[in-house]
Amino acid sequence: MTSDTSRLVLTRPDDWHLHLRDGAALQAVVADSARQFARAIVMPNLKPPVTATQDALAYRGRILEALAHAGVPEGTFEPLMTLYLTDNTSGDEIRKARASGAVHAVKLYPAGATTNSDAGVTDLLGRCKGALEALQREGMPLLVHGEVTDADVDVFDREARFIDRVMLPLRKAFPELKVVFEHITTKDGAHYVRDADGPVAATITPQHLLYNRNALFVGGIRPHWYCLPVLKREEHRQALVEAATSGSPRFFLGTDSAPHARGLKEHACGCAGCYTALHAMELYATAFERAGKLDRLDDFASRFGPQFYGLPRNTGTLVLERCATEIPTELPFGDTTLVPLAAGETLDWRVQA
Ligand SMILES: NC(=O)N[C@@H](CC(=O)O)C(=O)O
Ligand SMILES: [Zn+2]
Ligand SMILES: [Zn+2]
Repeated sequence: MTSDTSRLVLTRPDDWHLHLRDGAALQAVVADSARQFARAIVMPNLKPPVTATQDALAYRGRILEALAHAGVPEGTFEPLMTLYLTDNTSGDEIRKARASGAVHAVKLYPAGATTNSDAGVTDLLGRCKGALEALQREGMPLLVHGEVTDADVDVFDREARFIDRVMLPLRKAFPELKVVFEHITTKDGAHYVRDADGPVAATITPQHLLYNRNALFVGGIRPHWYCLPVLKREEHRQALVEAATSGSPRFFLGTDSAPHARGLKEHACGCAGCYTALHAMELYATAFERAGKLDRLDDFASRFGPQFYGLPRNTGTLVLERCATEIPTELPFGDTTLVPLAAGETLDWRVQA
């Protein structure tokens, strides 16, 4: 990376946690990711979820079609597909996924933890042994939404409890399994990943680096800052910034960009998810600059992710210019609209076209 005060030249980055949705929503958002990222790990929580290799391949085909339709040149953006783990996922399905060459990971959603997780796992070590053994053998990462869902656990403690109740027993039973603790939000998560034995890593979103939970309540309830796991207190945000900028290869970029129609966010029971694909690198640059660690952004965004997944690093570049950039207040989203994170605010950086 080269940097002066006005320009940052990065290796072309990848997004290791992305929701692209399907149909008109997919068409509306896919070019935003392709503008910045060379590859993305595409989450499988569609309705119905992507549970089989053949479904993942069909979904990949729809993403490539949407890219072509949006005028993105072929070969610019590679969707890396995932399967949604269920109580019934077999070891054979994992082997088939690996052999396809298109599926790169399997996602654990504890049942009921987040958007479209109803078909998720009810008892990981009880029900998914065959799949976990196959993942460990194939060297394919298990990606986890790391929150317990028990109604008696406080919503702000769900990630910390997940470490004790799921992560530790999982790592003990499958010590060689590659695990990515997705979108970590707490000091507990960051320190666990920093110190754990074996192949463990974590993705960190821009919103969890930039905001603490106060952002949810500035002058009233702010649904566009609501995602899961929910924003935490300032000490946790600081621990995440420290992890992301530490130079540890265990922490890398995953936006968790999760578009929901405006009307479903501004609702009596609003959906969880922040839309950040539009301006992800600008948001990350803002967070790294505030920490005085812009020189660490390249490794976080472009180097540590492919290293963990066993994929080559990209060869192209992405240029960020220092330039006041106003975030649009809304974007087209099929027959409705979408509000990006921090809509209407001004950022100091802009991705060069
Ligand atoms: N992060 C979110 O708040 N929402 C995601 C699901 C997820 O990643 O948990 C979504 O699909 O909308
Ligand atoms: Zn999640
Ligand atoms: Zn997500």
